[in-house]
Amino acid sequence: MSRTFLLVGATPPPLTSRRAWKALAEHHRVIGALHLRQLFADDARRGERLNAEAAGWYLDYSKNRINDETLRLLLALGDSSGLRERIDAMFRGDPVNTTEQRAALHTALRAPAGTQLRVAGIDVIAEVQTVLGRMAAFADALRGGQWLGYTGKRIRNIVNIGIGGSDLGPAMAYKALRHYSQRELHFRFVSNLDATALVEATRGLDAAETLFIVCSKTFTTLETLTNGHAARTWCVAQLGDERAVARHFAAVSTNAEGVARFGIAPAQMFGFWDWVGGRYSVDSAIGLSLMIAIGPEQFRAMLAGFHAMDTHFHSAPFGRNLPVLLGLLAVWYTNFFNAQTQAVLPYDQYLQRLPAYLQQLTMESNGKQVTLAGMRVNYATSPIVWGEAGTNGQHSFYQLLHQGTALVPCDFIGFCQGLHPQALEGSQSDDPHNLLMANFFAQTEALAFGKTAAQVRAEGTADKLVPHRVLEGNRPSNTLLAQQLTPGALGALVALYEHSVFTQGVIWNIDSFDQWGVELGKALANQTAAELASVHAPALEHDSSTNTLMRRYQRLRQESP
Ligand SMILES: O=P(O)(O)OC[C@H]1O[C@](O)(CO)[C@@H](O)[C@@H]1O
Repeated sequence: MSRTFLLVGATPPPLTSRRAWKALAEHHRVIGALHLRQLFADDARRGERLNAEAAGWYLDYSKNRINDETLRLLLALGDSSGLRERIDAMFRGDPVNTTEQRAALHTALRAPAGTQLRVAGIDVIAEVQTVLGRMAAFADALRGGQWLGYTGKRIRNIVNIGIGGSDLGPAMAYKALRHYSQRELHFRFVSNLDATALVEATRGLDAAETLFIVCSKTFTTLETLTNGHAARTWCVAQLGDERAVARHFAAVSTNAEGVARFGIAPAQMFGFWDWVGGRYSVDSAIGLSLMIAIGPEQFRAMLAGFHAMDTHFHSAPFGRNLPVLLGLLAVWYTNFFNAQTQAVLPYDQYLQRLPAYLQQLTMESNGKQVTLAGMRVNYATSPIVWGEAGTNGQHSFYQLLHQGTALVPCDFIGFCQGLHPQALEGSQSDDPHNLLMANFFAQTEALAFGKTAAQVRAEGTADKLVPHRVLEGNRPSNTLLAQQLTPGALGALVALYEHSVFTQGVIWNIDSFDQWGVELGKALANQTAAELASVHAPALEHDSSTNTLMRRYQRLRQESP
């Protein structure tokens, strides 16, 4: 198949007209009527067969509403979508982000030093390694106390300022790898435009001991520039000298001019490239605050985990390929079961921000309504992703997962070894991790198999309560299990989801690497901000709702509360 053919998206034929799609629709009528109890009863070895392993992660996908035929058809759908060619094109650095004519080369960010990838004549891996080297030197200087603030004090606080991928990536990974962090350094993350975010993040901090890292791919993002300038003002006000900025600010961006205009010297700027999407950037210089926290060695261990999953995705047969399997299953539920959402349930407190991170990764990538060729799709695209760290979710929304009317496919993520194996004094268990994981396994079992009316009755339940206590089961889930939450395991996990999202995007024939949908809101906000700032109330020319709301806002702003 020719390269242009694939990139312009002229082929393959429309998704819903393909043989594999129609066969899946037909097949769904059969499989949709079957219960997981039946599927397990029919195949005693199902749980031993329907699994795959890569980069330290074990995926059990046996508790899905599928059989071997489903898999065969889903794999055929992948083939008919040119999945193999599209994966190769992405790894090669072809402009797979067609609407922006850019490569999506996040895989180059974690390719081992010394490997070669030339894109438009440039050795991209050598460039990546140069930046990693500069980041490591800066991180070491901060960790070792050689980098001093303007007044000669050691830096103790790092405040990361960024939003979207320039915040969620480092914030999620910092929390995930807190166990490996240098404890003498304190990290805070500021993203929201609400002044409260920066005020609270800097409360009690001594500017002389604080470093701000302003992260923005474009260095034009309103939130980040507003917070960055406010931080600059706060810093200069405390230290009494503009020259302090040089010791208390660093920037991560692709926009050297914007960084210079802000007043950050090139020596404190860490670059990356337009072929790194914001939501795919945690392993670029955007991860600088994370590297300062865990150190360059652990950061490189995380990159090695990413790379191990990349290699698997690039080379493993699709039937044993974790990201491909996860992606195809997401398509199965989204398009054939009309499941609109997907829950991500990490049973590890350190992964508390993973659902938020995966929301951006998935929904900003695949929340699209036209194909690569610009035609309106006639099928659903991205699921709505949400979730919570276990067991908190169990005491909140799991009721709906078990007995609600919506079908919510779930990803359960857990570890065989906790990072704190010692029981706290007074704990009822020798190893609290066992209790956590008992819940983890129990939930996937309860979702799949439920509890029949006969079982409920056999417990002596009064007849009128029986329907309330029945759990119909047949609720699908994936289980992802690794030995321990290490930097490598985190890297592999993030890469797994990145590639699963890409797989889904290929099937849906959409551009997973642009985000035009967020632009209109930004443009309107700029216009509205000018109107709100005007002393003389201008004639408002919005719709009648927005006009009324804005007038009310302006009136109440001037009255004392
Ligand atoms: O890093 P930047 O350029 O400030 O952008 C921040 C975020 O804004 C978006 O462009 C839109 O939400 C994201 O894709 C990106 O992660």
